[in-house]
Amino acid sequence: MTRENDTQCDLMLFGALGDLAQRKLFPALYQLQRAGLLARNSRILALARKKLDTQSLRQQLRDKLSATIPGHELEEAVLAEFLAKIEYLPLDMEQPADYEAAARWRDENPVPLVVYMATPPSLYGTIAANLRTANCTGPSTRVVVEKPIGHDFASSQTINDQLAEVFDESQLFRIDHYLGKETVQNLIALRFANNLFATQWNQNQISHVEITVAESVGIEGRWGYFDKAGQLRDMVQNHLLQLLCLIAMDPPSDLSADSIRDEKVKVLKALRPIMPDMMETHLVRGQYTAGSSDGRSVPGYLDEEGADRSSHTETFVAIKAEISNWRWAGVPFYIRTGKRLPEKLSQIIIHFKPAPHYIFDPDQKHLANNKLIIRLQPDEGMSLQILTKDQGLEKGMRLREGPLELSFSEAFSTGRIPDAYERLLWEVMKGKQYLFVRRDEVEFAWRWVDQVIKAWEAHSGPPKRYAAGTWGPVASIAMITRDGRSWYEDA
Ligand SMILES: NC(=O)C1=CN([C@@H]2O[C@H](COP(=O)(O)OP(=O)(O)OC[C@H]3O[C@@H](n4cnc5c(N)ncnc54)[C@H](OP(=O)(O)O)[C@@H]3O)[C@@H](O)[C@H]2O)C=CC1
Ligand SMILES: O=C1O[C@H](COP(=O)(O)O)[C@@H](O)[C@H](O)[C@H]1O
Repeated sequence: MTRENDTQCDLMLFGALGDLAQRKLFPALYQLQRAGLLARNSRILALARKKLDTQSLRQQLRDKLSATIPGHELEEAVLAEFLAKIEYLPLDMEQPADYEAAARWRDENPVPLVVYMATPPSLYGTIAANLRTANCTGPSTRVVVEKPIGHDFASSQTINDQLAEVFDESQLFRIDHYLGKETVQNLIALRFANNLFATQWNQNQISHVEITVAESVGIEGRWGYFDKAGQLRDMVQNHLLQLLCLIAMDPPSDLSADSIRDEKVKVLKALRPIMPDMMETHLVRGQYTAGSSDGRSVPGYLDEEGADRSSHTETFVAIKAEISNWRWAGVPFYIRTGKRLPEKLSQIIIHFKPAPHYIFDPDQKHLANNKLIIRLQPDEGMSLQILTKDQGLEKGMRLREGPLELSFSEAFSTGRIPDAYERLLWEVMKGKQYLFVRRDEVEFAWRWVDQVIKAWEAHSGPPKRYAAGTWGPVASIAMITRDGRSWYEDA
């Protein structure tokens, strides 16, 4: 059933023919239509440079959605109703005059407007200014911008300033699509709905934390973008630091956007800078060479389409991050992310300290300490690794490791888990900002990342090589082994 009053709005989608819009946004909007969450009279204006008419775009989308949405989710009546909402307008986003037609479209239906900028970030300010000149904006306008906001602190400030000239912070929805993932939101539920963990969640009980976001894909034809960014800017500055914040933040006083964001910002401000003399112990950069992925041979990074063979851009990064506050003093957060790793896997592992006094067989002391494994994707779920008594008379008081397991798909019959973009688009339509990133979060994350980059540019050599299909350079194993620990790879 459509909740008309909640979500009545029109959507202007800039960059409608681009990769993100085609691969993620239109499918997400279709799913919202299918779930009855798009208001009956809401409309979508698709904007991009190419000369195309509305019928051609609708046909193109029909073909694409039919090919990509699973058969049992593809409903002809829903698809027809969805496509009927969409109109196409060719425009050059840098030409103010091109916005007049958009303004006419807008005038036909005075409901709140959502503007989604699925474009290069360098265009955000221009689009905002041109929309204002064309009288397309107002207090009820909400603006969604994609990551990355800039490529460093200074450029993110420029973009944020340009947006702030036209829109209030309460109108800006900065996307980090990891915040829209079901299991990422579950971190908030896990931590703040369960008293069980509240007293355990600090340096008294936790020895270290691991955050792994592994991708099996390479750069997927995005050399032009990726080589200027690298894995640190593309993944750590946003997704991994957001995950780290959700694990490390203090309890917010309520679920409002600002309460949550205030706590996340405190964590970002407390991140210990990685100084040049810490390069050897706290940072590993890698770049993949030829190898295999999903059973087939794949080229190395420097042989990807469009590659500059002298590039030193990292496709893998591992960092030992530290948070300078009472809760986390002495607890390293080992984070790693890379392309062309053996599988797509995102997980967080909370390693608890051993029991303070050990009374069991000394030869079993090596058995693992408690671990909370949070699987973000795929196979979303959690597992608490505990020690129990081994069964059987002859076993005496022998211990054995075992999981308390919660697989979301097995435990909850909720059907499909919505894609992150479905949830985020739905939250924008409702005007709820808590899953979006505030300006100061972006900027403090950049300050820390800038500092890491400055240190490595001055003091570290080229990235270390790793073969596609492996878990990154051996140096990343050495980084954690040096501390007497190892990466948890029991996927
Ligand atoms: N693709 C992804 O998976 C992800 C993307 N992002 C971010 O989303 C944004 C969009 O990315 P993506 O879709 O991959 O980029 P693409 O380059 O595929 O798409 C950009 C779109 O913007 C249009 N465009 C660019 N300049 C102009 C202009 N002057 N006038 C009119 N149209 C213009 C392009 O049109 P034309 O085809 O004519 O050039 C195209 O439709 C970027 O900020 C990216 O960093 C974030 C996370 C993931
Ligand atoms: O933002 C990005 O994320 C994707 C990984 O997202 P996931 O949801 O598939 O885990 C990454 O491949 C891309 O390089 C980056 O820009």
